This record gives sequence, C-alpha cells and structure tokens, in this order.
Amino acid sequence: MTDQATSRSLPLSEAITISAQAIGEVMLGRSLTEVLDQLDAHERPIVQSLTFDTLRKWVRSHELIKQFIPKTPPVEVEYLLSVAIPLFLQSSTDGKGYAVHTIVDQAVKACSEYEPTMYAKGLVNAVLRKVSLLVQEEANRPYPPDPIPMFFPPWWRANLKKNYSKVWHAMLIQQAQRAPLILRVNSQQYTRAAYQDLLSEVGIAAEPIEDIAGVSLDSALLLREPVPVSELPGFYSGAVSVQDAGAQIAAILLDPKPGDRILDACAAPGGKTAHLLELAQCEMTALELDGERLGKIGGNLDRLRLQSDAVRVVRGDASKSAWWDGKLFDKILLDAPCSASGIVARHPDIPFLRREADIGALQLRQRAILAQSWKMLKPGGLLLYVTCSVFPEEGEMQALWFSAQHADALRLSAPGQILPTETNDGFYYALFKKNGP
Ligand SMILES: C[S@@+](CC[C@H](N)C(=O)[O-])C[C@H]1O[C@@H](n2cnc3c(N)ncnc32)[C@H](O)[C@@H]1O
Repeated sequence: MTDQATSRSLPLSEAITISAQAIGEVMLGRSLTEVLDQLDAHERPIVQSLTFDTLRKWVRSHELIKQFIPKTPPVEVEYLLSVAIPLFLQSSTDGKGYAVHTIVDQAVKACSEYEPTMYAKGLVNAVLRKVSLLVQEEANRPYPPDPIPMFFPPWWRANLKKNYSKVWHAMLIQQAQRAPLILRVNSQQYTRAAYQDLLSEVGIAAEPIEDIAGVSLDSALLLREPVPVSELPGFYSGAVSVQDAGAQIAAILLDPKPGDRILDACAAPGGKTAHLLELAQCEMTALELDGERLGKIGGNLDRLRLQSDAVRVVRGDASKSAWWDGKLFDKILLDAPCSASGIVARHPDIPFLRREADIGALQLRQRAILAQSWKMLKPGGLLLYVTCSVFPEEGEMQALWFSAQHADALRLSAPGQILPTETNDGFYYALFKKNGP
C-alpha cells in the first residue's frame, strides 16, 4: 500500500471529512484496509494519505488538541482536528504540504458542512490558527520530550523495550515514517534491469534492493517517491507487484523447483503464492480460511498471468485436514496469521486495533497450524514459518516450541527475526527440514 497524496482530485475539505470518518471506524475496531477498500478510486489516494498521517502523528496532534481544548471535545471534532493538524506538521517539516491558510479554510469548511461538527466551526477555526502558529514556531526545534509521534499501546512498547533494549526506540521512530514503495518485478516477464529501464522511460526513479538479511534479491526495486500502481508500466498485465522487500525473501528461502508440490498454507492475498510461481512452475495449493480474502488470490494470479491447471486456490483451515486430499507436500510456506507488528509503517492502524490478549490467542493459532502442516509434509521436505511480527512470542519462541515438539524437525539456516528498516518491514523466518527416509 502506498500513501503518497499523488492526486488532489478531491477537494481537501471533503477528503478531511472522509478521513475523519475513516479514523472513527478504526477507533471502533475496523481495519483501515477494509475502510479504504470501500472508497472510490478518485477518493482513495488523498484520503489514504491523510488518514495514514493522522495515525502516524496521533500522539503529537493529541498533545496539541489537549493544549488548546483541555476538556476532550466530542469524537467528531477530535477526529477532524486530528486529521487537520498533521497537515501543518507536514508543511513545516518538508515544505511540500498545503499552505497554512488553505488547511485552516478547508478544515473549517469540512467542519461546517458536516452536521455533527457544524456547531464547532468557531472552535475549530480558533484551535487550528493557534496550532499553526505554534507549529511554525517549533519548526526548528526538536520535538520534546518523546520523539515517537505515533501511538503504540503501553504493553506494545514494554514488549519491545524488554526484547530490544537498545533499538526499540529507533524501531518505533522508523515505523512512524512514511514507507517507500517497493516493487517485485515479475521475473516471468522482465528482468529487474529491463523493468528499471521501463520506469526510467516514464520518468520514475527506482533503485534495486540487493539483499535483505543476507538473502539476495534479484527482483526488488525501491521507489522513494511512491506513485499509484496505475502509473507503473505494465502493472495491469502483470509486470510488477507491490511487495515489501522483507516479504520477498520468503519464496527465495523456500527455493521452489519445477514440479514441486507446494502448499501455501495461509495464502491471501497471494503475494508470496505469486512469487513462488514466478520463480518456478510448481504444483501449487494456495489455502485460505477467509472467503473474502480468498478472491484476492485469484485476482492477483490472473493479473500476473500465473493461473494454470497446476494451481489450486482452496478455501480451508490450515489447522485442520478436512480440505486435504492426503497427498504429502514437498514444501510448505506457513505465513501465519499474526499481530502484524512488523508492518506498522504500511498499516498505521494496527497499534490501535491490537490488544495484549491477542498475542496469546495468535500463538495458539500459529501452533495449531504449524502442527497440522508438519503432518502434510513429505520426509525430506521443507517448511518455512513466517510472520510479519517483531514480537518474539510469535517468532523465535514459536520456532523453539516447534523444535522441542518435533524430534524429526531439523532447523536449517534462515534469517530469524528481521527488524523494520527503511527498505523492509519487520518479519520472522524459520526454516525446518523433515528428517526421514
Ligand atoms: C499474513 S497473511 C498471508 C499473506 C500472504 N501469504 C501473502 O504473502 O500475500 C495470513 C493469512 O492467513 C489467513 N488465515 C488465518 N488463519 C488461517 C487458517 N487457520 N487457515 C488458513 N488461512 C488462515 C488469514 O485470513 C490471512 O489471509
């Protein structure tokens, strides 16, 4: 998902209103991806950009709201202000944002055109004017006292502090930044160098990412200035996919060979299924529990021209065997459901949605899927366990538990915990080989 405001086709006031409503839905527990998926194409880029920035600067904007409105305002006003304030913060840091008077005018317009906030037009006007002056004054001073502008719940911070005492702070600051756009070139259609040339012909600058955690990548490209996918040459005929570089090492570690019988046990939306098929013509079962997400796998495989008789997309529960025909797999990719704590830079709603108790429940689901998948693997076969989490409870602790439970599991070399950086999200990788004849 990219979050650059590449189109200002929607008036800013309307975008502020829609974004404030999207924030309201996230606060009620809805995933932002789901909310954004419902928008019209012309609304999405600007609303996504505003909403991402709102979530990334939540702590800072709420300090400012509190400073000027000591008694918390009704949520509709709070959300409107929390969308508008980051626009000042943006224009004061990189000068690329909207002019201050435009932000105030458009936010006040948004306020007066929406019934639940109409009454607060004067208040919003006054607060935004004061905030804009303060932000301009502070532009050259570092932001005290805690430079993490994004919201992370206390239990989340405590987990990272305990497990990454030296880098936890830097990690959270990193995750509050705008993430660059990372592409995976479809090697069935282009080499990376050839696609980079195509991008350069249309004026899009890209640079290769050569490796992540010691694993070489030959299809990853980084675009510092994200563009909508519609501007990427050949996107609709499958030339490239948007996929983080940390996710691109999964297929490489599993090393698919032509004819391998592979299970992608938790497959939707199919990013890693497709990468495996781009690398080799294998016999693929893409399994997914969620019926709605299942449809995305077929859509992706169609776009990438990877559908064939050797590919089966199946709805089923990987922790059970009801869907299985009893034939063992050569290789299994288990990209387990997890907290997604490693991909916050691209999904800033996640810290608002997760609860501490989720981690234990996820651990149990991950263990159930690991145990069942192992039964479906041939002796001599490989299982790659992946999460996009930075919590050791979902990563190394699970790998240790699995090894202790399965005497026939030989642990092979794999990156283990990968922390988020500018080029990759946070992931965990463990690779097991099944001993046997
Ligand atoms: C991390 S996502 C997979 C991402 C995917 N591998 C990709 O690269 O595009 C995990 C997926 O597992 C699915 N899932 C959760 N529990 C499952 C289960 N018991 N069996 C199969 N799929 C499951 C979720 O619906 C979700 O789509």
